[in-house]
Amino acid sequence: MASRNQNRPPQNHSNVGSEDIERQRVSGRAKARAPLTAMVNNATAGNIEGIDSSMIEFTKDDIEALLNEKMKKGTPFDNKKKMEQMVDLIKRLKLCVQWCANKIETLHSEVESAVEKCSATEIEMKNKTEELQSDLNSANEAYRRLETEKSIIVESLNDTRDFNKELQDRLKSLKDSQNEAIKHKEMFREELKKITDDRDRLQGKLNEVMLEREKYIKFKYETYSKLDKLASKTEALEETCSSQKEKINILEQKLHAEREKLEMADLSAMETRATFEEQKKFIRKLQDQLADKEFQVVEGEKLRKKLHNTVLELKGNIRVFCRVRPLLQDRSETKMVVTYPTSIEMLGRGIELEQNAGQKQLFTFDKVFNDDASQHDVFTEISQLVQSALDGYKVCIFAYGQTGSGKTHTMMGRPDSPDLKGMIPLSLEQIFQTSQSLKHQGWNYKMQASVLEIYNETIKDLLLSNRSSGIDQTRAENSVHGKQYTIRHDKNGNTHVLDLTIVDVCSADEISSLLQKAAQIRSMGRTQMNEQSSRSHFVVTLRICGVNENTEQQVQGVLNLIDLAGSERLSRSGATGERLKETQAINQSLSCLSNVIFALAKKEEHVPFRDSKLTHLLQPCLEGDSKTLMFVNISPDQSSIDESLCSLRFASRVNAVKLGIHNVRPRHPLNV
Ligand SMILES: Nc1ncnc2c1ncn2[C@@H]1O[C@H](COP(=O)(O)OP(=O)(O)OP(=O)(O)O)[C@@H](O)[C@H]1O
Repeated sequence: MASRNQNRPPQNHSNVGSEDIERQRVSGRAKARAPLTAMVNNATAGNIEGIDSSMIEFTKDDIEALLNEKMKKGTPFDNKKKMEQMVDLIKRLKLCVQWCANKIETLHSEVESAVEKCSATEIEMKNKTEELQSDLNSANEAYRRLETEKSIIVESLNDTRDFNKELQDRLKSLKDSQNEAIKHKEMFREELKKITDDRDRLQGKLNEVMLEREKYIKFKYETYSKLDKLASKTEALEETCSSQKEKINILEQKLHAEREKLEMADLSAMETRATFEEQKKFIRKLQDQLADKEFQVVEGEKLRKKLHNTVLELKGNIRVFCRVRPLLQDRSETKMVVTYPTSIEMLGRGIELEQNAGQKQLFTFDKVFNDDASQHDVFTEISQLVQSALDGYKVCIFAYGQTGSGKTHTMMGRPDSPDLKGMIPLSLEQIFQTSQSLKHQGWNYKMQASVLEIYNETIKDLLLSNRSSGIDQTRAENSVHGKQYTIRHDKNGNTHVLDLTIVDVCSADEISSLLQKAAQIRSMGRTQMNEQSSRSHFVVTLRICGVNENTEQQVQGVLNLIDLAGSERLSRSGATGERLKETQAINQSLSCLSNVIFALAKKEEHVPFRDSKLTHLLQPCLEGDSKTLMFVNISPDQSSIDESLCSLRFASRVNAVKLGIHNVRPRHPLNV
């Protein structure tokens, strides 16, 4: 029935698998049966108490057989034997109960260790462990119940042992106890079966849990490594994210600022556009005004020319300015015979010549310059006339007077000295300056210059040096060839001296250098009246051709600037021979000039222009709407009183002449 594993070492069930336990149990069952009774009997014979319950292995059949064991039949009153049998049974039952208790204890420890392992390994298995724990609790409960039952049985057995004498009663109670024990055995068997099933189930579950735990651990490690990678990636991403966020913040700030700027720019652009439109309107208005003004300027210029011309005509087309030079100390001039009336109507226009016995002779002219007058004072008075040449008129300015009276000083002066420049350089400078200032009105001027002298009724080209080389060569050429220059006037009233050098000039500097050269070549000679007397008429001609590209107006003016040779009474000059011939020629040509002027004044049919080279040359400038100005230069010294008187009388007669457009041919259509 039962087997004993006397020599088998105690099994540590916590380290043994369920298969090993089952194998041991089966092998134990195979060996059991017969020896159990003998062993118990032997123990009884000796002491059954000495048998170690842990050394015995009970099977289910052993327990059933023990519980179903019946009393052996013997002598009815052999109570002792019965008693012995009963004691033996009780002993074996006690052993069985002890074994069961041990078994339960072992199972309990196994379950506890399994629960401990489960609870210790994973928190995630808690739910399953709780289930297991509840199972274990129920098993514990059952165990506690069994413990209670066991203590009752033990108590009952103790009672039986204690109350041995009352055997009968006790037998009955023993039977009751037996029945009850049978009941308990059945219950125990059921419970045991239940516990075994639970144990197997728990074992299976434990295996599953272990597998799942391993899987879980593996998964956990994989997850942890993935988690670590993800964490590092997340960290890197977070860093990138935060730097990107900072960049985004900066960019957003910039964007905000740029948007503000854009808005400002839009506003300012709108303002600028509005201002631009206003400015455009304003410019258009200004352009219209400018066009009006330009038109007004052109019209005003036309009017100015017309008025200017009218004024000049009213003043007389031939005017006379008288200029008195100072006394010259180096010529021992001491007695001034010239005075100037101070009455309002005569102021600046009258001159008195004190003759013998205090008799004064009064002369009036368009202007009288006393010996204090500077070159610029004089030029101020003639500048308007010079302007007329730019307006397209023929203008002639000449100086008349006895030798040494200041003609050359007035006309040429000293071109290199700003304060002593004469009318010729000042007039030419003004012409060039004004022509430049008229450029903005559309005027373009072309200037041509020629310089000649008339000496002994012969024309000499003073710019010939430009074509050849030097001054001496020019003089030589002029005299050696004895060239006769022919004077021609075309139908437009322009004078042409054939073969005369004509130079295009673009600036005042250019023409002043030409003049200096020409003045050096001019024929000079010594007279009693003047150390360096000009023995020829010096004629500078500037032809002016102007075109206005805006209005297509054209003008052609001529400016003649003449320093005449000095008049001199033959008796006073003391000249003989060649000088005498010179003086006679000079006087002749001057007398021709006066004849022409007086013929024009008397409106005679025949005007003797051709009687001298000078009048022939100046013909277009003395007739028509041309403008002529004569300087009469006076020496104030008493020694020159007769010459001065002659000059003043001649000048007065000229001053009385009124040249007019009715005198000669009509104006050229190009002239305004
Ligand atoms: N307004 C003046 N102020 C100062 N000096 C003058 C003035 N006019 C003339 N003179 C001087 O008088 C002298 C004679 O002048 P200038 O040579 O000009 O006379 P002229 O009339 O040209 O003589 P000629 O007919 O003989 O050539 C010169 O020394 C000149 O400097």
